[in-house]
Order: sequence, then structure tokens, then C-alpha cells
Amino acid sequence: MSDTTEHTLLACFDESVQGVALFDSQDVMLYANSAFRSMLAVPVVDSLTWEGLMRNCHAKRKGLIIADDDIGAWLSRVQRKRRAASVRTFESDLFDGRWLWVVESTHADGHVMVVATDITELKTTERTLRQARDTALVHANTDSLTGLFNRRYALDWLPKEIQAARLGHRSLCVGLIDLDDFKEVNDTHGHQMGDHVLKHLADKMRCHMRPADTISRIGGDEFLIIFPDTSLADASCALSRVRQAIAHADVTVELAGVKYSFSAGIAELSHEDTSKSLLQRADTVLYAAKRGGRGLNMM
Ligand SMILES: Nc1nc2c(ncn2[C@@H]2O[C@H](COP(=O)(O)OP(=O)(O)OP(=O)(O)O)[C@@H](O)[C@H]2O)c(=O)[nH]1
Repeated sequence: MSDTTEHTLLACFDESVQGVALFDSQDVMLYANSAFRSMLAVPVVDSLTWEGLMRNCHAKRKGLIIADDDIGAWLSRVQRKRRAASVRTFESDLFDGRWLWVVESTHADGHVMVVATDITELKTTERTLRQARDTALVHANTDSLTGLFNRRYALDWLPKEIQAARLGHRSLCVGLIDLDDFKEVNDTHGHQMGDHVLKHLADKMRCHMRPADTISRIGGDEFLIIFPDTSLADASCALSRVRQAIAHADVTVELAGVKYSFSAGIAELSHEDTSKSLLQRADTVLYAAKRGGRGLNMM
């Protein structure tokens, strides 16, 4: 390579947006372009080594983020990986918020060339997409009015709970709830008040059931609760607690004077049950509760 070409090459490296650095076989930094110096906050010292550079980042909290209080332990861990392969690639984040994609190539004579590319924009897009996916997943499983799980989630989840109950030799109950004369609430007080009642019931269920119970709205005024590790008597108690909470609610303040009640059918998992048969039995007793005068639990 002619001197002119070498000179041009170095000038191009120095203007490059990619960080480029070269270390000798003893890990002394021989060259770093300005992008690399900015990324890693390279101090101006003679015979700077890779270890010195890392210690400087750690101590000054500049350049590379080293998420370990014990820099000695971190260095010995990373030193083992460096030069272990001819090419090593990894992501690094910087104190100034940037993300780098780093390619470290070890040459036969022990020199290590480091090329770092700023991937902050890609990481930001990735994070935005991940957040959007998480939000979409939550929406797909949630009833938008009450914030409870929706029908799709509950019906997908029930077989998994059944399997877990069988594997763990534990009991499992389901409770189906249906509001009583809810059409009348809507017709008399308006749809908005009807929505308010649905949200009120959802809040009371959240307050009076265990975190392990899966509470879902599976239809207009229908709810399904999956009670893992619960006997019929305990599931009935949980529903009665909700009923009591509604009965004792300050209807004037909480519901603008509107009163409501619900009927519930509870069924316990048997050896022969499928999700479908379990729900069918709960549905049968729910309608017995309706016929029996409403405002009741039946099992
Ligand atoms: N406000 C409101 N009403 C809803 C919603 N979804 C369904 N409904 C209403 O819920 C009512 C359900 O009525 P029905 O199934 O006839 O039952 P009911 O009047 O509760 O009578 P019983 O179940 O026999 O006690 C209907 O009037 C629906 O329009 C909703 O999201 N918001």
C-alpha cells in the first residue's frame, strides 16, 4: 500500500461514523478513530490498554456501561472471552444512551480490531415494537370495559388450569355469574349506568377474590371465575363475599341508587371432566339458581 493510500485510509477511518480501534497482542491501544474515542470516552494517556480503558469507563461512569460493581471480577470474566474466538460480536450500551453493535476480530498475531456501530435507532424501534406487541397482547386478552380477562383468554386458560390441577392432584372449581334482570337496569337507568354496574361488579370481584383466581367477563352480563386449588364450599364463600360487598355497597354514592344482584353456578372438576363438560355443569346450576329465585349460588 502506498503512503498516499495509507494516509487516505486513515483519514477515512477517522471521519467514519463507525468506531474503529486497534489493540496489539498486549492489549495496548495502537489506534482509535474519533468516533471510537467519543463512544468509549477514551482518555488521553500514553500506552492506554484495553483494561485501562474499561477501568476508566467504570470509574468515571462514561463510555461503556459496565453493570458490575466489582470491576476486577468483570474484567477477568470478559478477558476469558476476548481472544477466545477469532470473531466476537455483542451489543453494548453507553452511559450517554447510545447502543453499539461491536465486532471484535482477533488476528493471528494477537492484534485485536474493534469496530463499533451505533444501533441506537434500531434499538429504539425494537423497543417500540416490543411495547406495541405487549400492548396488543394485553388488549387481545382483556375486556375493555371492565379490565378483566376476556372470553378468549378464559377459555384458553381453563384447560391449562385443569391440567395443572390434575398433575398436582388438586381440586379446581369454576363459577359462572350472570347478572339478574340486567336488561331492566339498562332499560330503566340507561346503558351507561349498565356499564357502570358491570365495572362495579368487576371491582368487587377483584377485591374479594384471590390473585390466583382468574376472573373474566365472557359475555354481556356473564362472568367466569376459575378457582384453582379450591373446594366447592370455598368457591361459594368467595362468591358470597362478593355478594355481601355488593349488598353493603353505598349504592347512593357508588351506583347512583341503582341496586343489582347476580346468580352464580359453581361446579367442581371431576375425573371425567373436560373444560366443556365442567362449564356445562356450572351453566346448568346457574340456571337452576335463576329459576330458584335469583341472587343465589348453586352448585
Ligand atoms: N350496559 C351494558 N349492557 C350490556 C352489555 N352487554 C350486554 N348488555 C345487556 O345485558 C342484558 C342481558 O339481558 P338478558 O340476557 O336478557 O338477561 P337479564 O335481563 O339479566 O335477565 P336474567 O339473566 O334472566 O336475570 C341485555 O339487555 C344486553 O343488552 C354491555 O356491555 N353494557
